[in-house]
Parts: sequence; C-alpha cells; structure tokens
Amino acid sequence: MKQAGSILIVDDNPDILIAVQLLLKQHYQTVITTNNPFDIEQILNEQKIEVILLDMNFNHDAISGQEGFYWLKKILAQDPSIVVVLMTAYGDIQLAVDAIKAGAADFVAKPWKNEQLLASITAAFSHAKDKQQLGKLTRQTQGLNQALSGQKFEFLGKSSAMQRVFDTIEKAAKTDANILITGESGTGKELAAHAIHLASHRSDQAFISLDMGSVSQNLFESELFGHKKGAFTDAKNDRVGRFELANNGSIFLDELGNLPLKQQAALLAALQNRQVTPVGSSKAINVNIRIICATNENLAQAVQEGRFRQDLLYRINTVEIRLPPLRDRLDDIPLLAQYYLEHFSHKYKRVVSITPDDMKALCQYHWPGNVRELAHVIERAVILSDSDILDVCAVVGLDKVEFEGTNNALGGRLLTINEDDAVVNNSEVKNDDDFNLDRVEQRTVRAALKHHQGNVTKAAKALGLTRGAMYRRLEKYDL
Ligand SMILES: Nc1ncnc2c1ncn2[C@@H]1O[C@H](COP(=O)(O)OP(=O)(O)OP(=O)(O)O)[C@@H](O)[C@H]1O
Repeated sequence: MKQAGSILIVDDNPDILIAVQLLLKQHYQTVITTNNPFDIEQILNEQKIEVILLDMNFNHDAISGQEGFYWLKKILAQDPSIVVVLMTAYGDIQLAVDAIKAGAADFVAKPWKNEQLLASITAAFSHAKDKQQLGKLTRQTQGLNQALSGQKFEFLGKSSAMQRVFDTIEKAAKTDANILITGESGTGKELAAHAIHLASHRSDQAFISLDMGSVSQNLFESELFGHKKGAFTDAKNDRVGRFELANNGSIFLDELGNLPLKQQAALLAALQNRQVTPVGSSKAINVNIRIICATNENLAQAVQEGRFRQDLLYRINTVEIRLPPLRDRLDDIPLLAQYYLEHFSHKYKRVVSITPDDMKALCQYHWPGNVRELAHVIERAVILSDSDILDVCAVVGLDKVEFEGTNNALGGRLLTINEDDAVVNNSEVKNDDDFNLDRVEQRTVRAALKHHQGNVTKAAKALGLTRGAMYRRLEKYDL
C-alpha cells in the first residue's frame, strides 16, 4: 500500500528521473520530478513537499558537487522542515560528510541499489515527521513562554550606568556563562534576565523562572527536579521539574539569597553535574541550560555570615551584573516616565501628558521602590487624574514638593515642602478663621516641617512629639 507523503526528485538526467519516479511511485502517494533546480522554489511555494532527492551536479562536467550544496542551502532556507537526501555519481566519503554537515539528512551514491535508496527515503520521511513535530512543539513552547511570562515591558535606560549594563548583557548573553544579577527591589532584575535570554542563542527555547523565596522547602526538589508518581503521598502523577522544562533554554532563579542551606546543596549538585534526578527516580536526566540568578541580597556578606555557600556563589557568578538604583540614574526618569505614561494611557484609554514641572519633581524624588514604584506612580496618576494634563505629583501626593535625597522611615515619603506648597495645594491652610482641629494640626505639622527643611526629628521636637507620633501624623495627613 502507498504511504502518504510527497517527494520531489531533482536531477538533470531524464533517465534517472524516470527510473526513480517509477520506483518511488510504488511506495509514495505524490512523486514529482524536475530536471531544472530553478523550479524548486516555485514547486515548494505551490505544494507541500516533505522530502527532496537532490542531484549534486547539474552541469555535465561538474564533479565538485558545489551546485548540490548551493541548492541544498536554498531549500533549507525556504523551508527548514524539508528533509533533503543528496545523490551523486561521484560518491566519496568526504562529500557525504560535507553534505550532512550542510544539513542534508543522507547521501546516496549512484548507481544506487533500490533497497538502499528506499531505506534512505523511508528514513527521510520519518525524519521529516520528527522535524515537523519539533517545529510544532517549539511553536507551542514559544506560545507558552509568552503566556507564562505575561506582559514584558521594554528594558529601557539611557544613562551611562544602564548603557554599561546593556553592554555587559550583550557580551555575556552570547556565551553560556552563568550570570548573577544583583540590585535593589524594582531595579529590573527580571527584565534583565529576560533580556539576556532573548539575546542568547537559546532565545527560541524556554525561559523558565522560579522565585526561590516562594518555593516551599518540602517541595523544593520536586519543583526543581520533578518527581515520579508515588514518590510521596501527594505525587499522584509524574511531574516534570523546572530544570527539565528549561532544557536547551534558560532558567531564571530569582531571590536566590532566600534559599536555605540544605536546598543550596541540592542546587549546587544540579548545577555542577548538569543533571537532575526526579524525586522517586534512580535515573538522572541530563539538562543543557543557561543559569541566570538574581538577588537583592549581598551574597558575599551572606557567605561571611554562613548563610550562603561560597562554592554555590562561585558557581553562579561567572558574570555579575549590578543594576543601579533609580536614584543613581536620574536621567533615565523622563524616558521611563514617558514610556509608562504611554503604556497606561493606552491601557486606560486616556490622552494625558506630564507637565515639565511634574517631570522635574519626578526626577528629584529618590524612588526607594525604583522603577516599579515609578511605574505604579504613573499608573495611579493616569487612573486618578481629572484632566488631560496629568498632575502626576498632585494625584499621587508628590506635588510641589522637593525631596529628601535619602531613604527615610516612611519608605520614601516626601518630607520637604516648597514655599508655595501650602498656597497651591491646601487652600484651607491660608484660612485664618478655620479652627477645625484636624486641619489646624495638619497646618502646624506642615509649617514645622517647612521650618526645619523637612527634617522630621527636628520638626517633631519643635511640635513636642515623639518621632513615632510625628510619623503617625505624617501618615494621617498623607504628608
Ligand atoms: N529599565 C527598565 N525599563 C522599563 N521598565 C523597567 C525597567 N526596570 C524595571 N522596570 C519595571 O519595573 C518593574 C519591576 O521590575 P523587575 O520585576 O524586573 O524588578 P526586580 O529587580 O526583579 O524586582 P524584585 O527584586 O522586587 O523582584 C517591572 O514592571 C518592570 O517592567
């Protein structure tokens, strides 16, 4: 019985075309022939071909096989899922090796033996099926990756500090070196990890991330290395671990500093051996993965304090990328603010802009929550703003104020007030007939802060309050 499948035979010798066609027609449903390799492109455009049997020499005096290589490359560029078997009368081992290296699946020497040719074509069809399946799986993986990774923002920065980061990413991404990304929360460590993956030769493969801080200790090995059905009470089915899921791609281990020592040992063994053994299995699985880790902890210090294994640190930090806090790259703020403004305007269907004054205020704030905080501030402002000119600072409580350059107990709340703040923002402050106790208190607290240039301790002392009582009032009045 004939098998489903379509094959194209390309040879300039009509006798060979007829002989091979007669042979293959007995076995395959569609057998097409051409004596002109320039027809290949059109034939492939017009119908689905799975296997091509391609002559290597189309000029009578040519024996180098170079033409065959030329057409082989063209075919694979047009449709990488096609499987090509090369044929030549001048079969020699070197040519066969070169043909396979160039992407051919097999090599048949003329004159051929029918059984050998048929065996080669059968294998080629099976190879074609695998290639198609692989292509389908790769597309599914890409789709899954996109779905799993959710929305990814662009990784932006024009400051020289960020330019250096991009530069290191570009260099390191091309290698398979393990990379450790450090930086405060919200500085973009996860975005950087994703950027590394996308710039690497693994970009078509999976990018699997795992927050080490949120994995329960009991399930750590199962989560990372997988488990076999029945390995423990809740193991109702086999489970593929994150390492195996990331095979051929990259794995991003976030919040690594939170990992207990016992789990660090298991992780180190997996990284050293590039092998994982699912819980309940005795068979190790080889994994080929790029490791990217991130932490906002000082791991060198954690090593000194005995909380982190030195050998694990050396294993993961072949290249270290430090993401600078946003307050150290203020010239990135307009770019980021504008980017998130456009993003959230689109999301919430608003047409809004930021005034130059507000942009200036954003650039002066010290952003303890880094880019994440900036993005949230802009989002809140877009949602809450009444007018098209986005009064970012007013909406989110940063308006017409200057900012202390250091972190403070309020997690970055603004403490210094401009001359005209009370006038513009709080009309009641100017009202001498307003005896409402809360408003009087608010006014007095503001005045004390202003008098002491935002120094909370001095203002609290002047008001006769403890620092705790002062902070409660700052919270209460959203100062
Ligand atoms: N350079 C940047 N360009 C654009 N967006 C950024 C940039 N850096 C960070 N962000 C945004 O800030 C938010 C936090 O980024 P990300 O999760 O990568 O930070 P992180 O350092 O991994 O934080 P954490 O340590 O808390 O996990 C995300 O919404 C991200 O898109």
